[in-house]
Amino acid sequence: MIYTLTLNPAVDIEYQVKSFDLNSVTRASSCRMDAGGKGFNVSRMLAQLDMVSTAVGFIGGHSGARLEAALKRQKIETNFCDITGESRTNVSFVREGSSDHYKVNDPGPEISAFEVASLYEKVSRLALPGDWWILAGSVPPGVPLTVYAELIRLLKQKGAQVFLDSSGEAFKLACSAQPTLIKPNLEEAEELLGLSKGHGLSLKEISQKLIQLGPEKVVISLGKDGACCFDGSSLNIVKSPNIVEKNPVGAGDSLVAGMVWGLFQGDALPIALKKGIACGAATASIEGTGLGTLEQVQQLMARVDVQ
Ligand SMILES: Nc1ncnc2c1ncn2[C@@H]1O[C@H](COP(=O)(O)OP(=O)(O)OP(=O)(O)O)[C@@H](O)[C@H]1O
Ligand SMILES: O=P(O)(O)OC[C@@]1(O)O[C@H](CO)[C@@H](O)[C@@H]1O
Repeated sequence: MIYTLTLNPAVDIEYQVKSFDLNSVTRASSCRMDAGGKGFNVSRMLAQLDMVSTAVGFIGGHSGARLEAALKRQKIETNFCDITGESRTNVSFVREGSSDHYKVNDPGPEISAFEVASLYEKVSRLALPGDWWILAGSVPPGVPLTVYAELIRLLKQKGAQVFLDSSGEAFKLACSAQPTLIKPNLEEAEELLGLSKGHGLSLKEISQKLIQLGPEKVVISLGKDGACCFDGSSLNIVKSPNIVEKNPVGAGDSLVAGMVWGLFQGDALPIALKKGIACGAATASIEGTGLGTLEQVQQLMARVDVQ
């Protein structure tokens, strides 16, 4: 079974605007809503690939109900911890005809100690050997920053595989719990390692340093340039195909979904990354946090080369 865990889901609103003007009223030409938060996006992309997954996480209020309904419409199974707070809304403004955007992420609702305890209890009850768990996104207020580290230890004890994509201190603490795989983008990788600008390290050296933090394998995404994967000994760089970029938000989550698609079928890491790259490129070519289709992904896969 594949589970995605989103501690901080979000209704993603995207407004298309002609220009970004300060101190004046901007009238949007269109608006769209997507059921976002990194783990939910992974479940949505897996559904595009005809893969069944269960979305787990904290959900609350009217926004939470909206998110749950949107996931159910896409035939995604859900198993949530209800919270008293309201799930957040994140807003993007995109300049018409381009991929230039301004994105504001809400910190998310306050989660109580009781709600945190109910999450641990749920994960412990669900996890079985051989399951894949994708833990993704920020940690909302009230949840200890050790949450991912503790969940990874629990999941690994149960014999599950863990794919982690987060940010900041929670990400760093979680690496020491030895997740199966992590996927920072290059900026997040540099932040995890405390590297300053102009450090001059190669992708292999950065990957080696990341492995020293604890994860078994590492993927670093590089936006339009593709991504690299490192299994502790060999590094593969996979270039992304050229596309017309509409909105890259969520491309990283699609890359994760594409990799899980491959790994779940027994692909070697570089082949799974090839599938991930095609999914990321497909999603970057679509507006909002809209996701690529299976047909687009298959067409793009033919244009991806593993080096
Ligand atoms: N403009 C683009 N052209 C082609 N491929 C792209 C483009 N943008 C993203 N991708 C694909 O999507 C993958 C993930 O993108 P990126 O590195 O931007 O992830 P990210 O920073 O985690 O994104 P996010 O957090 O917004 O989901 C890349 O490795 C690449 O394969
Ligand atoms: O605030 P976080 O949890 O780091 O990121 C949340 C978010 O920006 O990530 C997704 C794109 O990757 C969006 O659906 C969502 O708005």
